[in-house]
Amino acid sequence: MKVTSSDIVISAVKPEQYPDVDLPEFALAGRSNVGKSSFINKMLNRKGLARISSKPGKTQTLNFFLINEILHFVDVPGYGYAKVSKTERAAWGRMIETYFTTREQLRAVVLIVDLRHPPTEDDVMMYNFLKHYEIPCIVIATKADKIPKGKWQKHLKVTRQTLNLEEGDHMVIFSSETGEGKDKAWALLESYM
Ligand SMILES: Nc1nc2c(ncn2[C@@H]2O[C@H](COP(=O)(O)OP(=O)(O)OP(=O)(O)O)[C@@H](O)[C@H]2O)c(=O)[nH]1
Ligand SMILES: [Mg+2]
Repeated sequence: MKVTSSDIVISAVKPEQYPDVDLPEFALAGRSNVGKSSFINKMLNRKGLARISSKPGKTQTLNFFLINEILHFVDVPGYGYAKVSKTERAAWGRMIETYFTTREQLRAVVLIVDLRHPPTEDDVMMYNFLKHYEIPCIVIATKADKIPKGKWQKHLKVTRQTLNLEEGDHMVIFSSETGEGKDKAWALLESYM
């Protein structure tokens, strides 16, 4: 997809705030600091549209981005950040669960994992959650620029096995630094529109 326009529409915490339009929507999921917001910026060729940070916990709300006036990306707060109180974690859980299980416009979830390391328990839980609700899932293994190309396939295999990836679920090696995997990721997203 050639992105010609992209803008933040709203930062939402509850369903009444979700944009009330029937456009295909793709939401991000993944550990805190794994690179969800960076993925959005790379896909949209925008440097600072989705706010990123080297510290985990940057994204706190469901941030809706309108792209080419025809689809939405939704940036989602990450999971697995230790320095979060029980109360905050529970509130996060409710916000995410409500969104993922009720949003009819949601076409697929882009699950971002770190290609360098095996997926965490939380990653596996998120993947199984999506399977349970029959939400299509596109796995993006990011930060590929941080390991030598010769090791990519080996790491990809570990990712596939740890998640116990189902037949038909796609995985793409990605880098928000170099743009590796960007065209492939767009082609997959477009196949769900
Ligand atoms: N080298 C490299 N760094 C990356 C890549 N993607 C993200 N980063 C860095 O990782 C850090 C976290 O990126 P974010 O995009 O803010 O991560 P996030 O998943 O949105 O984090 P939360 O909003 O806290 O859940 C930043 O310092 C990014 O520059 C990548 O592909 N390669
Ligand atoms: Mg973020």
